[in-house]
Amino acid sequence: RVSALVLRRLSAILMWILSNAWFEILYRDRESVLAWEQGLCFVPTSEIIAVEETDLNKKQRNSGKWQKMAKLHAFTVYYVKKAQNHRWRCSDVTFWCVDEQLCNQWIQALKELLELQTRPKQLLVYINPYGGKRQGKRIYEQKVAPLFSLASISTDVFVTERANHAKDNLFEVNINKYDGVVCVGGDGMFSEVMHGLIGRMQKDSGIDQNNPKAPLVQCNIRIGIIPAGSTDCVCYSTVGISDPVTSALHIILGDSQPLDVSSVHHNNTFLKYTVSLLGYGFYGDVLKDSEKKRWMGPMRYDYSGFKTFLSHHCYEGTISFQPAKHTLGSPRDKDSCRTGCHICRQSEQQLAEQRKKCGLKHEEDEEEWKVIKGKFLAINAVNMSCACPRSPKGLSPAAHLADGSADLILVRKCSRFDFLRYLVRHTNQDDQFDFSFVDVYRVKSFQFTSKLLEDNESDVTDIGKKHFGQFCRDHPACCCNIANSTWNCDGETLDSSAIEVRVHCQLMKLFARGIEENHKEAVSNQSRVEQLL
Ligand SMILES: Nc1ncnc2c1ncn2[C@@H]1O[C@H](COP(=O)(O)OP(=O)(O)OP(=O)(O)O)[C@@H](O)[C@H]1O
Ligand SMILES: CCCCCCCCCCCCC/C=C/[C@@H](O)[C@H](CO)NC(C)=O
Ligand SMILES: [Ca+2]
Repeated sequence: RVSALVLRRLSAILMWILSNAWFEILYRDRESVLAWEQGLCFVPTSEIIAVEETDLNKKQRNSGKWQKMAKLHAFTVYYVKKAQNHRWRCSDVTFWCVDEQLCNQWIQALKELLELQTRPKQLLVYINPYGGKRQGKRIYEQKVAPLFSLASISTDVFVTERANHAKDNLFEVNINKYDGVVCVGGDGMFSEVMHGLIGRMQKDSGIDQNNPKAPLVQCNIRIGIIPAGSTDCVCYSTVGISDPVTSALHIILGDSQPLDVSSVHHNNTFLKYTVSLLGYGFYGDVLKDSEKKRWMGPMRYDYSGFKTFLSHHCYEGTISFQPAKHTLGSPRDKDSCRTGCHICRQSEQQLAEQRKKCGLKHEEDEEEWKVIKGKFLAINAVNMSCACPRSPKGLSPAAHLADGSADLILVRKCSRFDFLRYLVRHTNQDDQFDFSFVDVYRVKSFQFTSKLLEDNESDVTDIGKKHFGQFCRDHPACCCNIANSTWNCDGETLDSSAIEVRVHCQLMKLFARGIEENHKEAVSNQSRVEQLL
């Protein structure tokens, strides 16, 4: 009897403490809504995923505890918890009290605040079941769909049955019904969805994509990437991690990140768009070889990378480019593009001013062209850093996501050992441009023609070169390949080696916010909060 009495007293004290805590939940402003002052727990509205009424009594009745207590009313707030390395998780906190009306008022107020956020409500989802390790469907069903449903997002889900299925479908669907398109797969799958959306947008606006100078119409429907591929470079470079849950949470919060897109043409014929790597020589050859080994999954790139490295082919050709003078940055900058980047913002302003001035009319571009002829082991043009799990800083660590420029990296003919040193620097902190055989330029457009094509186009017929087959006609012992390499365009091969490339500033948008800065600080603050709670 004594212990029952003590227990009842203790319960009463606990109730008193908790109901006091309840009143200390303060309703602040729109920016930061929940502040549990005593525990210093701040959850900005923009990071709340959902609010749900919680049947606490049922929970407690089932567990056999608290049976004699007054009826409790509770609600649960699901919010984004930021962990290390840009990883996000869904966390929750339950608030309760005895006053039902007060509880409902809170639920109502929080739901109203969530309504004020501009978040996607209806999404179109494409899943590539064969990308990467063939886990796309499982990843979506187990990790992403439950979060979308928690956030009350409705979805129309397509599992693709062939390559280009998603792209073709995007030309037919009623696109205005959706607040965004989600692709579950790798860079190739993202590229497909991007081509569908940009292509549809140009078609609907009567823009001819075959005209390399056509001013393209911006695509305002955002794309969300759920990484399930082999490299997942676009996801990693725009979010900071390849993690399906993190990406799903960025989509739910309605993040927006503009992205530069380059168009690739050959002889007034549109070939492709690219957002990450457009690579000739090494990365083109790696891709071409790896396509035959798709059955190996992501390992195919390591196998073909090693093989291509050993073959050490270089290619002769001419590169002409227009330097990007409009942007403040340089590829040798120490600072990288981060959330809210001032360089990308400045480009956005310039773009808006230009639109005001000329509308959709094309502005004649008189800027100078620089011409470089040579023998190259690799020509890499990147619109973003191209960071990925294999290369955490990427091929050009200071490249910007939305500044209207690309970094053109020319790796000239060098020894195998030097080329290995260059490749190793893709994976560590050392400066990969600090080599005499590597040049890097920030450009807004460029053209490339291989020597082979130049020779074929000229009237001089060099019969001798046919007999030399694979090797350089001037120095048969050197590694120069008479055959052309292929272009690796975001993981897809291009048929033509002679190309014309133009960067379109902020042509599309992703459900992302770029890579966040000072993450360590944010994480340590958060763990302090958790300790206090
Ligand atoms: N159902 C399908 N069957 C075969 N191929 C498909 C199908 N759906 C999409 N594809 C194609 O598969 C290609 C590769 O897919 P994805 O990019 O998802 O994976 P990955 O190549 O392994 O990854 P990464 O591009 O990151 O290296 C894409 O170009 C896409 O067009
Ligand atoms: C001996 C050390 C070798 C280190 C090699 C590091 C390789 C880093 C690879 C980075 C490639 C990033 C560019 C991304 C390109 C994607 O568009 C494409 C499609 O997913 N992926 C590839 C591998 O071409
Ligand atoms: Ca850029």
